[in-house]
Amino acid sequence: MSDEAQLKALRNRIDSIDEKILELISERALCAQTVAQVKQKALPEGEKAVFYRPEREAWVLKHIMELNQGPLDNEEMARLFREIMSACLALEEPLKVAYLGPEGTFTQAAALKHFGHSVISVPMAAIDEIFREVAAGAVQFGVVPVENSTEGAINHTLDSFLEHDMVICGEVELRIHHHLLVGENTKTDKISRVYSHAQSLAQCRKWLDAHYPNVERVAVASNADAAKRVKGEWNSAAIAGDMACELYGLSKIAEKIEDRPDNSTRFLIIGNQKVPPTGDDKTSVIVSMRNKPGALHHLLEPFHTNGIDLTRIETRPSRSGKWTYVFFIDFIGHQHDPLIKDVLEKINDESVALKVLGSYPKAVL
Ligand SMILES: O=C(O)C(=O)C[C@]1(C(=O)O)C=C[C@@H](O)C=C1
Repeated sequence: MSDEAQLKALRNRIDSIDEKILELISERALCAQTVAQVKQKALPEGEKAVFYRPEREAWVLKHIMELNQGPLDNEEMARLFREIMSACLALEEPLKVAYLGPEGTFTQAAALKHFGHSVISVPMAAIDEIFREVAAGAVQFGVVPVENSTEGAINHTLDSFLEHDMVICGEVELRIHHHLLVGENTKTDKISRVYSHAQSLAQCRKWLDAHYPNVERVAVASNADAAKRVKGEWNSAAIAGDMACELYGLSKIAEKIEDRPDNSTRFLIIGNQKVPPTGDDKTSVIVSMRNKPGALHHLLEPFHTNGIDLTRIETRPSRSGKWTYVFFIDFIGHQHDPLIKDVLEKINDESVALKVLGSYPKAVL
């Protein structure tokens, strides 16, 4: 067979596979629509069903990854199914998700990675506004950054948890790659100013010291905001990611300039919905302790004696008294697991206050 004939035969095969995929995706979407009807039917008149089910989504994605035999890798395959589920959920109920804007931020990328592209993503100007928007019911969920592997905790987010009653329903981790971006009119040999979010400037500190030691570093509200600013200026550059670069039509003069190649940010999904156990969960709590010797030791002891994995502990001023602190603790397990229930009871006895922020599936993607 000639190369041309072989190509034609292969394309015919791809066409018929696509037709089958189309049929199967449509069948799946119809199923999801029926699931929505069943969920609604089970409830009394006037009560609204919960369509988004993070525990089920985590299971579906993991199941696909277990079954996958290649040649596409697990992450790639799960991403495709992530989008199919996102579209199916949008048929049941279009979700509105608030994120730290403007468009093109890493938080938007995290929202789309977690929920897929069929959600309506709504940009907010500040972290606190995301909490307020969710609390007011204007959106069902919010996405907020909580920690970066290079720079540590995002204190605005932690402090917002002290002020709002919010449930954590999920987490998402994003590899953060920063680029040095310029606009069409930028004179690249005359750059005298670099805009970015303070966290991103910090994540690229060594690179900037080595390549642009005398350039002014200007912290702005977000990386996307930085990208927007350089468009109209001839002597400035921005540090931002791929989404902002594309959205604002900039070009990269240096790629992946973050000081640590494994630079990642963890984001939390906040809402009002408690998530049932999946068998592979995390729980986040806030604990405030009496200011006495050994307080932290007493707090951590039940985790140690029960062999529970702590994944993070962060301290913040409590805001209710000078030199008093609260601890943000993340650990493996679900608040409904009998062992975790026991531990939480012990901690409750030892502490001034214990607030469970939520149990949620560990990030799959
Ligand atoms: O299983 C459900 O409850 C569904 O609504 C179906 C489905 C899916 O497409 O697989 C869609 C949305 C939910 O968040 C979880 C799963």
